[in-house]
Amino acid sequence: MKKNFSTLVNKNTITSLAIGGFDGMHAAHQELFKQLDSNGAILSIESGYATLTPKKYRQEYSKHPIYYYVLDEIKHLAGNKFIELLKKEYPKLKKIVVGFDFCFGKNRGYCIQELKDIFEGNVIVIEEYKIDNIPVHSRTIREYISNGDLKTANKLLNKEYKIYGTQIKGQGLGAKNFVPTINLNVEDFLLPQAGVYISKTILNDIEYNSITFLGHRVTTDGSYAIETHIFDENIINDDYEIQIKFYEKLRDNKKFDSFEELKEQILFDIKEAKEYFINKK
Ligand SMILES: Cc1cc2nc3c(=O)[nH]c(=O)nc-3n(C[C@H](O)[C@H](O)[C@H](O)COP(=O)(O)O)c2cc1C
Ligand SMILES: Nc1ncnc2c1ncn2[C@@H]1O[C@H](COP(=O)(O)OP(=O)(O)O)[C@@H](O)[C@H]1O
Repeated sequence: MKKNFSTLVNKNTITSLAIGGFDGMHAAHQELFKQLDSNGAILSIESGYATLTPKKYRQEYSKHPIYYYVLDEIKHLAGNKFIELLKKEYPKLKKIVVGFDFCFGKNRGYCIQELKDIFEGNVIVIEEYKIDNIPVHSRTIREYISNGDLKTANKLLNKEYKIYGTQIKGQGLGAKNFVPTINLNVEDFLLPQAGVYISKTILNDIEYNSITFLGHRVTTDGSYAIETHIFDENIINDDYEIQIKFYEKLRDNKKFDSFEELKEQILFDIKEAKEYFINKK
């Protein structure tokens, strides 16, 4: 995880700000960031519901420092008070970048026109950004991920959806009888729909091709699991933090009549995922 470096950058140097929630740091957010100059920063207003890029993981997706404000602490402010706050905190602020639907202040009563009226500097407004005619928004991306359509979600994110987790103990069946898996505990991130996904797994900064299962192990003990199998490697993981990047869903979770049948299916899944990476090159 890239450490947040906003604490290292003096707010007195900031000349431009992009303002919003920024969960996902998706393709439309990146369009806003393009308008920032080299002394630009991101002002992220935290509602507490970010599940695509929870706060502590967000800095990884921008070279601009991110400053966080808690929505509950600023939402009561009248428009001019919010701008006053910005001017006080960022005395050199000359430019504000927002999207077409940006509103702020008490009852979200202040939008683009009010921002232009109150702020004496330059206000840049980005029109609704779409990819393949789909408007790019965090909530839309969350829906695609929840429905297992990682291909579309990734297109809108302009990167592969990535979650962070820590290793936990599994049943020990996989390693003994067949494909070894790393079992993960994941907090804060939205999890894709249950099923089997083509993925990459990052351990100690090394990226491996992998396959990841999420769901209730309906064939064995029935408990919910997130398990990743790295191809052709004998991994003894000692890294605390594990990252999984999702590419595409291969199939739904399924109950098999025997462990043997599940094993056969998993070998087929692995073959398919390997082919995906070969064809991708
Ligand atoms: C690629 C892959 C696909 C899987 N698919 C299913 C499935 O469709 N249904 C199911 O009940 N369990 C599925 N599992 C979970 C297995 O039940 C689990 O890996 C096995 O029980 C070993 O668990 P352990 O690693 O905790 O020992 C899958 C696991 C992997 C790695
Ligand atoms: N598709 C888009 N096109 C243009 N601007 C956008 C788009 N999505 C978000 N923005 C802008 O980016 C900033 C962050 O918005 P936020 O509400 O976090 O995004 P989202 O709509 O994805 O939840 C705001 O200024 C918002 O107006």
